[in-house]
Amino acid sequence: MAAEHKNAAPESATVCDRDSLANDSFQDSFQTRVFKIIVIGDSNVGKTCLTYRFCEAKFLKNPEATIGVDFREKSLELGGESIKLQIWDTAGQERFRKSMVEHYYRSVHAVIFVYDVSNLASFESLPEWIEECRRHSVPQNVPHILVGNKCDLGRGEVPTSLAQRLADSYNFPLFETSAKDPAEKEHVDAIFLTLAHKLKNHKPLRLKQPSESTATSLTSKQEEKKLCFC
Ligand SMILES: Nc1nc2c(ncn2[C@@H]2O[C@H](COP(=O)(O)OP(=O)(O)OP(=O)(O)O)[C@@H](O)[C@H]2O)c(=O)[nH]1
Repeated sequence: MAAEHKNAAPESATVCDRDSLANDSFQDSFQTRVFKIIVIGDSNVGKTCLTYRFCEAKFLKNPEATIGVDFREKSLELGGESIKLQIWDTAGQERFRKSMVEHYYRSVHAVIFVYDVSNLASFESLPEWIEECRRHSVPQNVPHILVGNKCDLGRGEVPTSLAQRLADSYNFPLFETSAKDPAEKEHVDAIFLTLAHKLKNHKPLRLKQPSESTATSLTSKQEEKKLCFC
């Protein structure tokens, strides 16, 4: 991704475990709920460009390979409630992600798997990404979706019927889109809004605000400092 956005820490700082929030209904009533969404898939499939298209409404020209993770946030008003999506754009290259993998999956609220419709290998990798997610004990009720990106290049390598079969076999919704094509902007938005609606109807599963920090929590900045990104 573009250098100026690289590894910027999210403004909502404290990552908290789900169970400690279960009885926090009084504070829930006046706080913005924050949902962590991770974007996973092979290198070069367009994870950075998709998240940038949603958060900044632009196509990011000349992205650099993501190292570790890049954070972006988007606040939404849904049915009279403000929620915040904290999007973790993860590195596709093994050497840039290996020390971060545990952190990607910790307390995640939704997972987006991305492949490139013009690159069959990126589609064939999906079962491995899904398996990695399962190995990290992401609960079954966490929403997962499949996104075929780069539709502006044609779907020759990965026809919709093939992608739909895979999506059905996992019971994941499938979206095909393009981060590059401005005409697809609303479609990209729809992917994230679909998730936002699902998450909103979920009981909190949220990240705490800094003022609520607990002994067991770890801020993303602290987390970052402890990590080697390559
Ligand atoms: N034609 C086309 N190119 C795209 C699209 N989305 C991204 N790209 C290009 O694909 C390349 C990789 O994009 P990134 O968004 O950096 O891919 P990534 O999956 O984040 O890659 P890693 O950070 O290495 O994991 C760049 O050259 C982008 O310009 C798209 O929708 N259509």
